Amino acid sequence: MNLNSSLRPPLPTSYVAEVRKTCAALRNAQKIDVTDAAIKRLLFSSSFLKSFKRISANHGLNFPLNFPSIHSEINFLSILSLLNFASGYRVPLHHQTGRGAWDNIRALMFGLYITSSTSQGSLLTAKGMQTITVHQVADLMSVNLHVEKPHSEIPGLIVGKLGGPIFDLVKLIVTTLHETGEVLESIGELDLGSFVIKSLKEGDAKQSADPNASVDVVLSKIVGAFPAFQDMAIVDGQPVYCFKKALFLVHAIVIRFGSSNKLPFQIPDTSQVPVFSDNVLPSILVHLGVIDLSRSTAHGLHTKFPGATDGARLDSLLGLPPQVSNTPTDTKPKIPPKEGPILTKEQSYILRAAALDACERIIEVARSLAEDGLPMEQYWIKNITLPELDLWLWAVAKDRTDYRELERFVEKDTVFF
Ligand SMILES: Nc1nc2c(c(CN[C@H]3C=C[C@H](O)[C@@H]3O)cn2[C@@H]2O[C@H](COP(=O)(O)O)[C@@H](O)[C@H]2O)c(=O)[nH]1
Repeated sequence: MNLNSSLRPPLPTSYVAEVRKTCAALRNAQKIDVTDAAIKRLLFSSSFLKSFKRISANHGLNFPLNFPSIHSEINFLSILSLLNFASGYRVPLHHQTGRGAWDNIRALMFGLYITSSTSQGSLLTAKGMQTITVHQVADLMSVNLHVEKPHSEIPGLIVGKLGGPIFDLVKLIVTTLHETGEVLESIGELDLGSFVIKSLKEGDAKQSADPNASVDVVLSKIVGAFPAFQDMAIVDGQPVYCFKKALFLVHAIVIRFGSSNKLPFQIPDTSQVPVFSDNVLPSILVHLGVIDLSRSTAHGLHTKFPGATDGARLDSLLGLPPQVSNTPTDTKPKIPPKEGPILTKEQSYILRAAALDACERIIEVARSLAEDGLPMEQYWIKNITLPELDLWLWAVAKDRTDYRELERFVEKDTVFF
């Protein structure tokens, strides 16, 4: 796993505030520009205005599974969030399964859940997680772990050998499950859901006027305990904290249980948490002209998205979606996406930090819009929230054919996004 301790800062003392502060500082230090003009160009674009409400309301976290208890559903959402990575394997996954990272992880979770409810022991407990094998995960994901290689001694003979990117990904998934299961067992927890419920209860006890106070408690518990949630680094001597999967976990629980009174304790308010910064958010913000990399030469980021500053291309992306042809989508051959720039760990932390901070700035600009300068039907822009903006950016990237073709950057070998 990519967790070289010499490149990692200490855990923060105040989570949400330090995520915001370190991401803003890194964006500035790396000369990545996000101007008010570029933000307003996005907010008032036809693309944003026409699709924001529809797309940001459709969260897709209602699973068609019959959970026997709230505990069971929270456990499911927690392990789903633990495994909410694999973006670096999007293209090979598309080649093999026709689906991207998120849909493959969802399929794996379905498989783990269904196998657990029909077999003896549950794979979703601390003990079960430690027993999972590479072949089990590959079966549940319906992926092939072999690559074809010429036989070492017999010329002309091709043999299948374990290897290739999908094998690497499956190993990362298995290591993450084993390691998390071991930690849970060592602290006497039955499963990840039990741990998360206890953390939420502790968060409830710390509710205060600051909406992020209880989020901080939950994050400190989850991130503090499990290496696979310790999404942080040091870049050019500066600490940077993203915690994408832990923030996503808390928000997923809020989406599912926030408006019901099913839980015997209060869950945090996530309306002001930082966005869940992965590879999609920064890439889309670059393509939509909000993140400007042209001065960011220290790590060569200015060369990574050629064409992103082309005016005609930007106009077209910010306009309405292109007319779709009448051919039904399921009869069209599915073309796998093209791989985007492959980045180092440092480069990807810089871009993820820039996206996280850019989203903070987008919300600030939206809030500061003068009401009398807006037509009434656009007042809603002033009230958009960070998690809604996250969902819009993430989901619009799949909503339009021209956005689906936009390259997302790739970092292999990470369990954080
Ligand atoms: N920022 C942000 N990143 C997100 C999500 C989600 C899941 N979204 C659904 C769940 C709840 C929401 O309400 C959505 O319905 C996945 N990812 C990331 O994308 C990566 C790329 O995946 P793909 O394009 O498939 O290959 C994946 O490794 C994962 O790191 C999100 O919501 N926000």
